[in-house]
Amino acid sequence: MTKVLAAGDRFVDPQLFVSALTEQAVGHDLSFSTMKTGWPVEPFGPVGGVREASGTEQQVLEALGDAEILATQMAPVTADVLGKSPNLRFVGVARGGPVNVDLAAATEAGVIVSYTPARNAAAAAEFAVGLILAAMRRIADSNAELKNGNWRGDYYAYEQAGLELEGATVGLVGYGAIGRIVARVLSAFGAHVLVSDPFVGREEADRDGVRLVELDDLMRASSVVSLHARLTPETEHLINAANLALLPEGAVLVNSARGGLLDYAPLPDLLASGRLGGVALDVYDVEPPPRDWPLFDAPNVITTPHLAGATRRTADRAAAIVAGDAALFLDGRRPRHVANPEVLERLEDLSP
Ligand SMILES: NC(=O)C1=CN([C@@H]2O[C@H](COP(=O)(O)OP(=O)(O)OC[C@H]3O[C@@H](n4cnc5c(N)ncnc54)[C@H](O)[C@@H]3O)[C@@H](O)[C@H]2O)C=CC1
Ligand SMILES: O=C(O)C(=O)COP(=O)(O)O
Repeated sequence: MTKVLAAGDRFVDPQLFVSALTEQAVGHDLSFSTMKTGWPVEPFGPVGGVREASGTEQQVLEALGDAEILATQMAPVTADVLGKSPNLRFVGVARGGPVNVDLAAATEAGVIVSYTPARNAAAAAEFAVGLILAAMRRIADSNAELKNGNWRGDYYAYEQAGLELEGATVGLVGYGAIGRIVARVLSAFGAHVLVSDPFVGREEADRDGVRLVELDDLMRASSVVSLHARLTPETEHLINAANLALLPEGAVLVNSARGGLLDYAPLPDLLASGRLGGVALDVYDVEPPPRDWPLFDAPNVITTPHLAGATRRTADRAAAIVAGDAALFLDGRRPRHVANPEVLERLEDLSP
């Protein structure tokens, strides 16, 4: 009998993990316990040195007991949790990066950590394109105003009129799983796509029909900029007052990646002066932002509550990928999406 803790949170219900593992771990006798945490998510930690965790170490330890497998999206898997859970052997994280796991400590403890790259790429890319269109054409603002009885005729005025994607130059900061889908969709609209990503080669960009440029050049040339990089110590405040000042007059800025990538402080003045024509945000430096956040009252600002990745398909895929890797682990085979492959070398029973 293998004990499994299915730890759900605001997005992936524990039952999804239970169903997916039951379906995929054929021939294994599993016993499940479940826990569910929700908000608040600690965005930048430190919960025991890990990021974006939901729930406490104490909650996780109590629920984990002597389980061998943990399936989770956001439980904090810290050095302390790992140190106090000698039976734990496999952690499946339903995330694009296992930021809520102390990977070095897991490797040290011989615990395999798997994750789910691109599980939500289509969902997040489609949402980003929606935000881009909504900000370029004032779809959200005009909707809210009309519901308040305000038929804004001045939106037809030349100075206020919207931007088009066809023929526009759009800059994507980060060209990973999500950025690539956004680029394809925007290219289909007839936009010229510029990309800034230090880990992407020119050959790859040429093949995809996008132009790889330095960040400052992207900011100078783009009437729309959308962020799709991961948040790391190197990318914190990657977009800031200095490079926002390079944007063409009236540019639109979209952040559906991570709040920490963008310094929000200069945005109200840039919107008031018209240097920025619109801003669309799904993520924030503090989530949720306070009620008196200045950007809530700024013109043409669209705000959604960290929803970009949240489709049913994302949750189903996340659970299925975690379960698939857990099933491979149970069969003594190599899981497909391992974040700490060095640990596999030490586990003799996992055939290559
Ligand atoms: N709002 C939401 O609900 C969601 C947000 N996200 C966020 O979207 C972002 C993108 O996710 P994925 O495409 O899945 O990640 P990914 O890991 O596939 O791609 C991230 C890209 O960022 C690039 N990058 C690293 N340093 C950079 C720098 N200095 N400048 C420009 N690019 C840099 C990497 O080379 C990589 O290509 C992440 O921040 C993720 O957390 C993802 C899904 C849902
Ligand atoms: O699930 C969410 O809310 C996300 O923002 C996903 O981001 P991730 O790819 O897990 O870093």
